[in-house]
Amino acid sequence: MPRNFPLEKCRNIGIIAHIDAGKTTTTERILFYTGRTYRLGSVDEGTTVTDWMEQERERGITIVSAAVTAEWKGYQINLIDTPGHIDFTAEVQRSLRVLDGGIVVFDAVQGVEPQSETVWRQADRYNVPRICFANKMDRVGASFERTIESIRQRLGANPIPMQLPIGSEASFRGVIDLLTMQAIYWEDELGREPVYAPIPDDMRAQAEEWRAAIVERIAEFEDELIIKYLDGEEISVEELKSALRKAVIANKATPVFCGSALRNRGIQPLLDAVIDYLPSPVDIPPVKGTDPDNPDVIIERRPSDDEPMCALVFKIVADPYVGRLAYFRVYSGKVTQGEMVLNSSRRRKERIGRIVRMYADRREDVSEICAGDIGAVLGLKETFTGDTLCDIRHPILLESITFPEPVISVAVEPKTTADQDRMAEALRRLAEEDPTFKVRFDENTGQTIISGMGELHLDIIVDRMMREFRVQANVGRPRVSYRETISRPVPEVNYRYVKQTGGRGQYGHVIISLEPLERGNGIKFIDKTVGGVIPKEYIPAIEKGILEAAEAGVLAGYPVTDVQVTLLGGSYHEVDSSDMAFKVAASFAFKEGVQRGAPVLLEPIMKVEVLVPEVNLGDVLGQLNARRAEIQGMEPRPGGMQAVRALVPLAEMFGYATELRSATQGRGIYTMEFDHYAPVPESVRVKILG
Ligand SMILES: Nc1nc2c(ncn2[C@@H]2O[C@H](COP(=O)(O)OP(=O)(O)OP(=O)(O)O)[C@@H](O)[C@H]2O)c(=O)[nH]1
Repeated sequence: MPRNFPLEKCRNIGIIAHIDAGKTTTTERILFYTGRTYRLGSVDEGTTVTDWMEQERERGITIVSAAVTAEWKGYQINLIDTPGHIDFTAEVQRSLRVLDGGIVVFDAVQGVEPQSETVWRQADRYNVPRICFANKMDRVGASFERTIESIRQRLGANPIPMQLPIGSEASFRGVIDLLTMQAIYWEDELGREPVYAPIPDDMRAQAEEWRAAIVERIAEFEDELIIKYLDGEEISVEELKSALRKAVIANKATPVFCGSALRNRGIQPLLDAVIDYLPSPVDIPPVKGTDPDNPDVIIERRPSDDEPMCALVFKIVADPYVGRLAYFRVYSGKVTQGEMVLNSSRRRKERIGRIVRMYADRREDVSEICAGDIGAVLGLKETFTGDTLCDIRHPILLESITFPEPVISVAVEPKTTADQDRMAEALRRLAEEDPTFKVRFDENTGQTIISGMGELHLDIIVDRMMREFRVQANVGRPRVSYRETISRPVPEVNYRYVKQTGGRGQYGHVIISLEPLERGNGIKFIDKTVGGVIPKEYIPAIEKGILEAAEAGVLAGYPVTDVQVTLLGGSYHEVDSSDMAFKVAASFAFKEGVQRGAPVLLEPIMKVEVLVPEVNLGDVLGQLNARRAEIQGMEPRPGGMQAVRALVPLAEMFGYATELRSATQGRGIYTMEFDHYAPVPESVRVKILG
């Protein structure tokens, strides 16, 4: 089957923005103008296409990134929705991993806000080329120039204004395209057909001045153009676009556009810009992976249909209509319906079931998804977020998506026994969709503990549990999710599990070593046994025993993390050995190892940024110090404000919002993001462990 669109005409993009900048409205307008939505929804009425989950509508927050396919001027655009709330940075990260370019939406009244800074830095980390959209130009106090200035100053980016707004606030009518020097107006209510016209006389001088400035800056990206420029020769629009496209893809520049999504102004030129400046899958470097059997062998795959297939699963969704959907991006080759593939992350073969492509208003069955494209598959039971799917004959393991560890927990208790079963099922399903949400059972208290990235994150999960799965439950107070780890290596733990109770016995014997790992590595298991001292079939049970034992540590039952476990040897019995026996042996060996490895308690440390009026700086610093903060830096911000960056233990952040508000008469604001786990100081440890 031939591809519908050549690879160069595909764009995988995400709309990146912090909460309330207008991401949902912009996405919705894009879907409308690309012709797939039948009516314009409105966030405020709660009818948008991408926000299909009930409480998303109620809260007006986009939580789940859905991938939607649209078409614009002969190009295919896959829109990957990204959430804006800081609690969901894992969602942002997983989308950033599979998209090739982004539209960053700013509120033109607010400019760059602390949370836009966070998502911008994440996009930097993944090298995602970006264009910017200054939205809400119709609002009182909107300023295109100020927004650009804040992009330059606060983000340290190289913004290039591509337009000038015509009219401002309520009279915002259109834009001037500075490359083609045309005015673009939107006259009808829905802004369906932009009208191109000459630049108004009173703006000509300003437009010429702005154009001259950007032409020089764009020409600087290319030697040939700068020579032309210095010789006073005319540089064509095509030449400028091509030079700017290269600079955007190399992350050297960010073109900035403006408009009002709500008033349907400025969206079509933004779509043109997606095509003109954001990369296609062929413009980005080939994907890299490793040989699943040998992490030292690097394998590269080009984005071509003729290469062996490899794809990354970036999202699992329990779709209320069709069932468990796994969204994937194909990096090379084709994913074909009915084919057996290898899930190299889990060393398991799976058959590709129905493949669907999502449009705004429908889903369509397709027989294959080609390199560079995004689709969703039904029926993969053992595949999870971050897994690699590949050709069985050409195994490759792509780097998995790393998720931060959940930092906050609450206890949930079902109200009735009927709720008990429903709750277990609901939590299992929700945890499957969301890798930053964890469920565990605390044997000591008999409580079910759920953990996530922040209070809002857990609120939403509890809300879904009650609403979608109709579970009645009591919810406890949020608590910090501590971790346990070892602080010194344990070269050998020798554990033999033998039970002889008449008939068939139990025999499992393992020798393992434990080593502390850097923070953020979780539990790593390596099998170094040779010559079949333990038959291969028992190895997965050993790994499972270790992972299960790691769920509750030896100090206070918190999960154990950042430990490398190496299986060095052991022995087996022809008759008495079983998966069960090896699992038990491994689990006891691990617990003994942790005991001997000088275990320590770890606590989540948050990266906090506080924006505070100069006059209150002293008080706020005092409060932070009392909360065990490590101040990292301070910078002046416009409007007599100071930005304070600090690392603060999460345990100390409860109640901070109220304290900050009262110290600053409500003017101070802060954002908080998980940074790392660190050992708890002795004095605090005594308090926690008693
Ligand atoms: N005046 C004005 N309001 C806008 C514009 N675009 C969006 N809004 C409003 O701003 C609010 C937030 O818009 P959303 O589209 O929900 O923003 P979002 O970034 O998707 O926010 P979350 O989904 O909550 O992350 C809504 O009340 C919109 O109606 C605009 O161009 N002008």
